Formats: sequence, structure tokens, C-alpha cells
Amino acid sequence: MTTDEKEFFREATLRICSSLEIEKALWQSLMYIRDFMPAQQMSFHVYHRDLGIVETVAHATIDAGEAMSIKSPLSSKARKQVEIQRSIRVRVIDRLGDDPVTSPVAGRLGALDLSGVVMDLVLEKKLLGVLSVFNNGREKFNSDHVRLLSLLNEPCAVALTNSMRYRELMTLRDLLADDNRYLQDELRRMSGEEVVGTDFGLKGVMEMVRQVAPLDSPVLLLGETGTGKEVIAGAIHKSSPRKDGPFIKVNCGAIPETLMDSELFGYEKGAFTGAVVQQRGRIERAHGGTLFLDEIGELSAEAQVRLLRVLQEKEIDRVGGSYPIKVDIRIIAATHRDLEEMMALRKFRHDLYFRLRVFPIVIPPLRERKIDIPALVQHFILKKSREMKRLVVPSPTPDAIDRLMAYHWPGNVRELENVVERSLILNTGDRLFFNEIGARLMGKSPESRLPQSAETDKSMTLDEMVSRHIRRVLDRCGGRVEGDHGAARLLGVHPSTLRKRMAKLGIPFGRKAKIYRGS
Ligand SMILES: Nc1ncnc2c1ncn2[C@@H]1O[C@H](COP(=O)(O)OP(=O)(O)OP(=O)(O)O)[C@@H](O)[C@H]1O
Repeated sequence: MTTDEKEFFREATLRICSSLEIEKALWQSLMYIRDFMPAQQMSFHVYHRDLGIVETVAHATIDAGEAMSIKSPLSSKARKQVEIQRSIRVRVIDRLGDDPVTSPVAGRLGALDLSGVVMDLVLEKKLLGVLSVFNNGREKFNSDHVRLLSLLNEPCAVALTNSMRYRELMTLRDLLADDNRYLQDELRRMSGEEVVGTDFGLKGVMEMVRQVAPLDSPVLLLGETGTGKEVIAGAIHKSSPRKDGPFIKVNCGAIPETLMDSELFGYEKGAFTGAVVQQRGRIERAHGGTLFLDEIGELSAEAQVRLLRVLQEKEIDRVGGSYPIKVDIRIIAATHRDLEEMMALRKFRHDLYFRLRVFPIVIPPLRERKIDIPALVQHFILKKSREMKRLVVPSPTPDAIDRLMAYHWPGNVRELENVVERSLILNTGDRLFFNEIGARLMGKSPESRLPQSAETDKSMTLDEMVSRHIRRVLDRCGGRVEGDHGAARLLGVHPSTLRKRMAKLGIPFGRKAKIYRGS
């Protein structure tokens, strides 16, 4: 190196290493180098061998440097030309648009008519990236310029690698923070989400859950609103091999159509005004876990087409993205709507329906499994008291339980949960009366009312309450468990479920009951 070259190397190296933000370092370098050659713009590019894509990561003009991520796919001829590269190569190109490697990149940067010097950045025989320096073509680059640039190969390669690692680290940090926020939300939502009624009203449902959980097949949960479809979706996820992965919920009815694509598929930085950072969509977040599509019947026709593609191809395109991303997800969909009727009305696609309907599970309404009511009440009292930081956990009076059992619960478990919460807010003592349910029942048919007891203010355990209620219903049915006038029908459970519960609570049935009743 001559003295001038040494000085050039020193000064240019100081600038290229001046910042981990490569766009700033690039601009500093351009401002220095332009005194030695006709340089008006400079860019750094990275080659992704697995995708055959050149990514322009930074670009500087005289005015400023800018970080970017512009991805340009190369032709197979250009890929070969790049991939056989082992040693440093510096090329002068008179018109960037005429070269198979530079033209796709120059096309994206609006630089097809510019001329430039393109230098491969190689360290330990590995191609790490490319530095390009270009101008408007009026002044030519010559061999002196090429020699000077070649001096900077190693510092440029090191600076580019360091800054890419730094950028990766920053992205990972953002993703982790993002994941953490999501997981905290999920945890808040899922914690304490114990399924009540697994041995009684939900026994059949839980058997199906056990069958399907270990597989990757889609599951379709059907049932009225508030029956616990999300709780069951969570139970499937928790007992599946994906349990350590994410459980991501999408409420298809709550996302406006204009935001649906970016919510589901995510977007690249700059894909639209306001897309200042890259954002992963919910489908991508569910990678390695379960995607729960609630209210699937509310999806628009366009969104149905795009979802079908995800199910078929198992890949997504981010909005503004230039290549597909593979996703490994298990889908659980849920709806309270009649999808078959929606298909007949052409409001739901046949192909999507058949893809989702591989394993349907129907969750019965609460009025058909009233046997679960006492346990659910107890569960919600404990849960809500904890949330409200109540020192004394109140218990319902026996009459209150009778009232709750007699009500028909159009809003299902969610309505019951709200009733418990309201009652806890209104009653600060240690007893809950649920008088509002009594009031609601006043308008109901006489058979939906059960006899009221005088013991309105005595507290009992949950088992005592259930036992007392079953005995009372049995008395009304003359001890009959099965049949149209049997206790099981009145309690909204299967006779064998009722017998098991009776055995557990020590309530005699069959021959024993006759002896006990003295008949
Ligand atoms: N078996 C159950 N055990 C415990 N809690 C339950 C059970 N079923 C439902 N819940 C509770 O009831 C509420 C409503 O349940 P969930 O949101 O799962 O119903 P859903 O059928 O998904 O409703 P929607 O159709 O309106 O989305 C939730 O707070 C849930 O925790």
C-alpha cells in the first residue's frame, strides 16, 4: 500500500466501523469515498442462498442512509453465477440493468440506468454480502477506483456481518418481548381454566377430547354461545403434544375485515402506511402450537378463501411479503352457527367446511346438563372470590341452588358465571341467595319451578347441596331414575351419569332404594 492508500484505508475503515447501524456507517463512508471516486450512492446487500434472494439491507445517498429490507429474487443463471463465487470479485458494470445479477436488485432500487462497481464481500472463503457503489453513468469508474474499494473488502465484510448480527439480535429481542406479551395474556386467560363437569355433563365431550387431542387433525367445536367451546379448545391443546407451544385465539367476528389480513398473516415493514416494523400475524404466532378460530361462521367470503389456502398449503404470505412462510399449526374452529345451513345459503364455503369438519364435537347447552350447576357455582364462587380478594368465601343457600337448577340458562355457563359474579358484588356477607334468578323464574312455567325450602339461610357443602337436590327430584319422580318422568330427564343428564353421581353421594337406587323407601 502506498502512503495515500494507507491513509484512505484508515479513514474509510474508521467510518465503516463507526456504527452498528449499518445505514449510518454506510452514509459516513460514502461522504468520505466520494472525494476519491465518482460515488453518488452506496448499498449493502446480503445473499440468501436457501431462497435464492438478494436482500438490500442498507442504502445511502448524499442526503442520508436508510436501513431497509428489499428482497429481489435472482434467476437460476444469476444464482449459479453468485454461488460458484469463492474469492473476492470486483466488477465494473456500465449499466446495472444489463447484468443478470444486478438488474433485479437495481430494478427494485430504481437504479437500472446507473453504472456501478459491485464488490463481493468475502471472509474465510465465505460470501458474506455485496457492496455496491454507483453513479448516474456520466463519470466512469476506473481501475484506480476498483483498487481503492478492494482495500475495504475486509472491513466492509466485518462491519456488515456485525451489524446483521446486531439487527438479528434486536429482532429477536422484539419478537421475544412480543411473545412475552402474548404469553402473559394467554396465561391470564387460561389460568384457572379448569374444566368443570368432566365426569358428568361433559363426560362424552371429554372422551372425544381424549381421542382427538394426540392427533393433528382439525377439530370443529359446535354449541350455543357460552357453553364452553373455548374452554374445551384449551383442554384439547393442553392434552396434545403441542401443549408447550402457543395457543393463539382469533375471534373471527371481532376483527374488522380491513384488518383481517394483517391480523392473521402479519405484515412486512413498509407494506402500508403505519407498518413501521415487521409484525407476525396470529397464524405465524401459533407455529408449533394451536390456532383457535372462534366464531368461524363470521368469516367473510374473502377471508374464507385465504384460510382455506393456509389449511391446504400450510404456509402464509405476510402482507407486503415476497415469499411464503411455512407454518406448523393445529386448527380448532368453533361456532354457535349452523354451518350446514350457511352452506346452503352460500354463506360458508363447502371446501372449507369439509376441511374443518374432520372431527366435530358438540357441546351440550347447560339446560341439558344441569347436574353440573352446583359444581360450576362452587367453581365460580372460588374463582371470583379470589379475583375480588374476598377474605371469606361465601356459599349459596340450599334454596338458591334450587333456583339455579330450575332456571333454563339461555346464556349457558357464561350467564351462570355472570350471575355468580353479580351476586358476589351485591352480597358482601357469607351467603349467596341468587334472588334475581327467583325473579326471572316468576315468568316461567310452573314445572320449571321447584318447591322452595324454609332453610333459606343455612349454608352447606357442595356435595350436601347436590345430594339434597337429587333426593328432592327423586322424591318428585317417585324414585324413578330413567324414562320420560324420571329424575335424569328432569335434571338434564344421562341416567347412567345420574346413577354414578348417586353412588358417589351414597344415595341408594334400584332395589336398595326400594328397601330404603320401604316399598
Ligand atoms: N366446563 C366449564 N368449566 C369451567 N368454566 C367454564 C366451563 N364452561 C364454560 N366456562 C366458563 O364460561 C365462560 C364462557 O365459556 P367460553 O368462552 O368457553 O364459551 P364459548 O362457547 O366459547 O362462548 P362463545 O360462543 O360466546 O364464544 C368462560 O368464562 C369459561 O371460563
